[in-house]
Amino acid sequence: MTTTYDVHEVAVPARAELGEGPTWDPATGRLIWVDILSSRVHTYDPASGARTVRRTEQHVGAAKPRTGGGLVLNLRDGVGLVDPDGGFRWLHRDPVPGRRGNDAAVAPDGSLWAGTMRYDETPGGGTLTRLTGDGAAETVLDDVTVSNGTGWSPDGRLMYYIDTPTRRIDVFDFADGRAVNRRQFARVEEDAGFPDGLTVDAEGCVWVALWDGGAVRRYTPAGELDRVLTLPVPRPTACAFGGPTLTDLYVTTARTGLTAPHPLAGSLLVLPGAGRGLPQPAFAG
Ligand SMILES: O=C1O[C@@H](CO)[C@H](O)[C@H]1O
Repeated sequence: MTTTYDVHEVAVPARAELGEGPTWDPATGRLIWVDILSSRVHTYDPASGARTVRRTEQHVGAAKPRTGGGLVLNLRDGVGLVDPDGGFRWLHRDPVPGRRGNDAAVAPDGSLWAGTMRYDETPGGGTLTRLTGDGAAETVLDDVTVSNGTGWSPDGRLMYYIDTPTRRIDVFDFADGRAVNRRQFARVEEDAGFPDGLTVDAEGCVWVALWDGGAVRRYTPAGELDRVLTLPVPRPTACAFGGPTLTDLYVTTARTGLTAPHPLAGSLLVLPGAGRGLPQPAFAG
């Protein structure tokens, strides 16, 4: 049985072109998110309402906290590091014409799993790469179209992954930094939109934002759909738990490609008390 909710609040009434990658940073008590096509990294402090916006030199697919402070950025031409004092250096520069960074996630071992895609979404033109703080980079998947949601089960033994146009949420066995035995976990049917970003909660359930689906879905660890949260925007892009108790679900949204006006498209939405998230590791580097 699926339960449908439509409770939500507007955390930040932004007009992001392509809001993505919500990430709670417990070190600062802020939610980090990006506007990919506007080359901006946003932060939002729910306790005070304070917001910051930082311009990046290139389109930025994701921004994640680093141990010791600062950010790791999945940019157009590769992965870069922003130091706590604001300095920037490349960790892994790998420019490919027509390709950009997209979603990324930090694994339980502190490595960054960074996805790419082509601007024209050429089938198989993207990648998923594992990076460590010493700059080592291993291409894990090299036939991806739109590398998107990536997350791990509470025990770290499963990795969930989305290549959006496949309409699948896949699952891998995960150990020692390696993802093997890829198989389908769930599939989004044709009229429900496309799976985009994902997060895993403390019960091991997988929450998936549905691009063109106007909703976030929750799947049980067995891959059964058990909750649908309807949203007032057609293009939610990603979701993550945040707040001091990790119980508020933050949802990024997009305006890009919309023809009809949607007053909340591009805003950062929040669903208070939607569930209980997992602490997300910072990038060890
Ligand atoms: O995350 C993303 O989803 C796509 C649309 O499928 C969007 O362009 C990309 O950043």
